[in-house]
Amino acid sequence: MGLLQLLKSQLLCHLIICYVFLVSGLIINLLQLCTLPLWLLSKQLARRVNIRLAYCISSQMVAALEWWSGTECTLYTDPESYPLYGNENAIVVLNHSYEIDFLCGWTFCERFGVLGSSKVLAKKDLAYVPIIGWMWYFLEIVFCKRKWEEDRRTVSQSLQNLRDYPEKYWFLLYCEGTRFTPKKHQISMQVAESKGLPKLKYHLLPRTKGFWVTVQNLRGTAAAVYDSTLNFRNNEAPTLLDILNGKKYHADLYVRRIPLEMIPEDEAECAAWLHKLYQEKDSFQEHYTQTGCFPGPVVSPPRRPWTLINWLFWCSLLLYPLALLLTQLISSGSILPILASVALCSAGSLGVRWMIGQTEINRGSSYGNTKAPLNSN
Ligand SMILES: CCCCC/C=C\C/C=C\CCCCCCCC(=O)SCCNC(=O)CCNC(=O)[C@H](O)C(C)(C)COP(=O)(O)OP(=O)(O)OC[C@H]1O[C@@H](n2cnc3c(N)ncnc32)[C@H](O)[C@@H]1OP(=O)(O)O
Ligand SMILES: CCCCCCCCCCCCCCCCCC(=O)OC[C@@H](O)COP(=O)(O)O
Repeated sequence: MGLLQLLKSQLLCHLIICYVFLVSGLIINLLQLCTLPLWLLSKQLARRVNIRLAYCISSQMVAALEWWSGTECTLYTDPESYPLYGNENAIVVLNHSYEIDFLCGWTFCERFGVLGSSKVLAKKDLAYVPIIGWMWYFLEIVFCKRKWEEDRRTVSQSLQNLRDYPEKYWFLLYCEGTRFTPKKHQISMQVAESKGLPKLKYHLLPRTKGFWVTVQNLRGTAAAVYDSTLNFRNNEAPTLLDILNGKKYHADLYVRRIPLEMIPEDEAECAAWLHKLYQEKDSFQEHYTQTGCFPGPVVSPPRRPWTLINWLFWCSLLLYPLALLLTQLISSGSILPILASVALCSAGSLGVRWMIGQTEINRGSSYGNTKAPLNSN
């Protein structure tokens, strides 16, 4: 292990990174709260301000992936579609098998200039995660309870609100609805069988309602669906803690651009279309497993310096007062403030560990562990 690698694995470095993320995140959440009156005066200006504030948070995590861990990202895509990425609104359909797939998604958003504005159909529980969840509230992220009877109206309404969004965005949809586990796979293949659908090897059976409602509500606003399939080289399954430890990985992403007009409007036809898409995605994964690459030409958009600049800015802003405080604390020698500071640090560390836990598959929900009733409307 090299010296730099050893340094990256030290607890002290992790504590410093988490301190900067936590304090800067809370400052930004507070600034977002201050934009509330602006929404009444100029909604579009408030949205633009919030996009930039959100960038300050999410780009720190992207910087950790790109600059701290040095993870490389390769894009396989059609060169004719490439110039359109980042210059149009799009619905992104991504496989959901990895703990850091959302972070890889963010990295590609960053490289195409849509990181601050990008959206997702996320489970409601994530809205309560401090910093990220609170930031999403101001970004008009669409939340669902994964109960169609309740989601039908709220999801449509939230999607309608995005029709006049002032900046280009990608809307991420994990149609599998939950992360891949062997048990969830087994159950979902039983559902596939009962519906007479071909079995999938690498994906859960997609839930079609969210996709249909998204396509219908964003028709005329989003230009295309980006069918995206992510894999890591050498069968690796990185975690957020691995990234914090500075381990380097190589992500491969295969993206196909499908114009929105090609997607059927009728709900049943749209559902059938999505099932076919997942059968194709499964075959791309099979190709990757067999050959170690995706079909098609490779384009690797370079990492940009902005995530690192933003991170260094927050580090320099927040580490100096911390150093001052620590020196004063130690030189004062009084035991009570020292104990209070240790307690505060421990609470902060536990809080961040809990947030990291939200990304861990073995702490995931039980959604998909049982069969929901067939043809529930
Ligand atoms: C590469 C570039 C990347 C760009 C990235 C861009 C932006 C990034 C931005 C942010 C990044 C942050 C990421 C945060 C990640 C958070 C993600 C999540 O929270 S995922 C979970 C939430 N999302 C979803 O669930 C979306 C998919 N779900 C749906 O669409 C659902 O339909 C629903 C709308 C949520 C409704 O849920 P419900 O459970 O009520 O589903 P259904 O009505 O669909 O279920 C009944 C239906 O399913 C069949 N069924 C039953 N059991 C199963 C089973 N085990 N598996 C599969 N299917 C099952 C059942 O027969 C019914 O079928 P039918 O519809 O035919 O009647
Ligand atoms: C600068 C770096 C600092 C790192 C330290 C701090 C990191 C704190 C990170 C908190 C991140 C919280 C974002 C949560 C995103 C989780 C995405 C996700 O994958 O959600 C799962 C759902 O899709 C499905 O849930 P399940 O049904 O599988 O259950």
